[in-house]
Amino acid sequence: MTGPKPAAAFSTDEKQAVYRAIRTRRDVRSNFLPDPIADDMLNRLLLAAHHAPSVGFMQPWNFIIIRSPAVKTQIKSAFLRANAEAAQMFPERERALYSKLKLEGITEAPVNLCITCDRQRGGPVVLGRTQNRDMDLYSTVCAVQNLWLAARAEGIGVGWVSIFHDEDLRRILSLPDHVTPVAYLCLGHVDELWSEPELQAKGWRDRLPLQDLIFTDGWDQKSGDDSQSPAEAD
Ligand SMILES: Cc1cc2c(cc1C)N(C[C@H](O)[C@H](O)[C@H](O)COP(=O)(O)O)c1[nH]c(=O)[nH]c(=O)c1N2
Repeated sequence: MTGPKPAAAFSTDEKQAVYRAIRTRRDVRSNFLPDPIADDMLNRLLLAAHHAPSVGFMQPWNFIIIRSPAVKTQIKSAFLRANAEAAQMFPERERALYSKLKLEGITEAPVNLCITCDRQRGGPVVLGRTQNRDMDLYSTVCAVQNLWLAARAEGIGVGWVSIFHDEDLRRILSLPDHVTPVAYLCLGHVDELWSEPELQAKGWRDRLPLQDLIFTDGWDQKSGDDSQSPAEAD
């Protein structure tokens, strides 16, 4: 049936499940179990990704499923190269902690998944992308997040690895020029997850207070009667 349907709010249990998936989703870099991901499970995750919103309904994504140990080994080498460079970019104080962080699970995760964006999929003019060319990239990120949340519900851990030179990913995965690698993900069953972001647990950075991030009617405008920026209060 096509056409609008009633948009009733979810039941309390359903709402709790959605918020639980959002709150307890984690970026997973270690403790992947070696068990394979069944095809029907992987298909459900890809279908969740494929139901993401996209600019002009462009659906610019592709899903490159990587199970080959040889390909994973090449990807891991690309990561190691990039990560060694990255470590040098942090001030000495942070570098020691950075070097101790585990930031990928490429070879341990049974499935790696590269989600790409085909920048030409909708043709030269795409509804909603006429002035803002990067909307196709943002759409692809929506697909990543759908998959990440569905994976949480299924008990599958997902880790996003971005410490690469794009050209390495392009070469190893034979991507054509008009296709951008948006997310390189490591997927596998997990039996435990951090209860807070691992980076927070390990002292790298804390979650910011939400209230500090909310402005009303313009940048840096606080809502309410007592709204004064620190400069005005002085
Ligand atoms: C675009 C992008 C890119 C990366 C990440 C995320 C995103 C959105 N994250 C994961 C990131 O560190 C993590 O999401 C935050 O620390 C918050 O933790 P939770 O995701 O809530 O567990 C990430 N983690 C990691 O270990 N290596 C990486 O290269 C990246 N890259």
